[in-house]
Amino acid sequence: MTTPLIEMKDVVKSFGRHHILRGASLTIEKGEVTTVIGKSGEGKSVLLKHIIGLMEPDSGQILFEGKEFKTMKKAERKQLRSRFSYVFQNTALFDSMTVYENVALPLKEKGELSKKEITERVTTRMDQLDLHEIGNKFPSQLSGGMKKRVALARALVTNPEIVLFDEPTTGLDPIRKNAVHSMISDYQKKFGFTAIVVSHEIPDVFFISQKVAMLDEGQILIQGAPQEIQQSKDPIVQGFLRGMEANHDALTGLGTPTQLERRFEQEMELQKQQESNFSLMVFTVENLEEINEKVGHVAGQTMVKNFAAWLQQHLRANDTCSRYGMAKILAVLPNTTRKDAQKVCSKLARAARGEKITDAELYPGFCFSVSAGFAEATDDSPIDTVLAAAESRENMLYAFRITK
Ligand SMILES: Nc1ncnc2c1ncn2[C@@H]1O[C@H](COP(=O)(O)OP(=O)(O)OP(=O)(O)O)[C@@H](O)[C@H]1O
Repeated sequence: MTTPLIEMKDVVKSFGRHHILRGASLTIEKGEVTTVIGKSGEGKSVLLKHIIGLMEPDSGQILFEGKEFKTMKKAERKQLRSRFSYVFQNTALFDSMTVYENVALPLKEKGELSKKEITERVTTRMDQLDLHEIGNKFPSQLSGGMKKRVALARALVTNPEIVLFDEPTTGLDPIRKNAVHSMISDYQKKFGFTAIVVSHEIPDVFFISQKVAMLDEGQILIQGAPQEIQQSKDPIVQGFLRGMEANHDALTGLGTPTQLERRFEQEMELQKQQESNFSLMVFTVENLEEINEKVGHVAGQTMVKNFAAWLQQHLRANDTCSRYGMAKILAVLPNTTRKDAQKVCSKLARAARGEKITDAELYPGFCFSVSAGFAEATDDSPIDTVLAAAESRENMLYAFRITK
């Protein structure tokens, strides 16, 4: 087994008689997005501050690549800190500085690069984050989403290996929330950093995380892949998730993954009792990353939202539709064999031709590409198995290519 990038072992932290962390243990793997969830006031920000070295534990250990922070010399700690970056809840941009100056600040503070090198680095990052046109503006002239993007550019300008995001979507509307999530996910892939995110956005944040950890009563109650957390039988985990999850997906107005899974199980029961057939259909926006890159994350999320609305209108009344990932929508089709599902799919593809489903037509030479797959649920197979079948090559149709 390889040594984790960061390991918290039995970390205890109290403020006076207020016991916040009571033996928290968490493992962060390199190159992954780990999201920390938990009730308000549980100590998630305190946990982040321990990771970045802004707070020291009363007891317990924090290890970086196997070495304990406490035992490091001053220079070593400083060097380690320079590998980190932190995106605060409120973006914390300096109002008296332009966007360019805000982004350049961490490099100037470090004092390692020449003026020319700083200009080059800042210009590149701003181009990559689509900020080049607003370099001379001041934060007060920007929208909330743009400010987040500037904060992200500032956090990434030093080429950090580890980026901590403390509730990065607070106060944003659903499209911008999802835009920030897709931004974190895309840039994480592009720049390869390790991300640690604190968030209340459930289930949205599960779509971008490789690992989710839940802080409860000062301890990490559970950590694992998002699906493991969602499928956990632990009543505290289930209670928390149910309490956090809205009745519908905020971006698309469709159902939530949990609702879809429940519907799947109900249909499976019916299938056993009445020998009825049902199918699963999956729609994936294949080029969402490209869309994000070319026309921006807000435009990308707006297209997903519009496509979902179109789909909802065109599916049958009994079909249950839910967002199931950043670029994925899943539908349970009751009383539907594989052959029927194929027909539904082809019909949808025909209906899509020539319709203004998204704003894609606003962008010349632009393509909004959705693949659709289908599979019949059989023999008590779990949803993941049926989904994998629906996503397999032989069941996949590149159904919608909306190009203008
Ligand atoms: N420096 C400090 N001194 C004293 N108490 C503190 C300090 N920092 C945090 N706390 C307390 O620790 C508790 C946990 O705070 P923290 O901000 O980590 O919670 P959280 O889980 O991030 O909450 P939220 O989700 O609402 O942001 C709070 O009761 C807070 O008042």
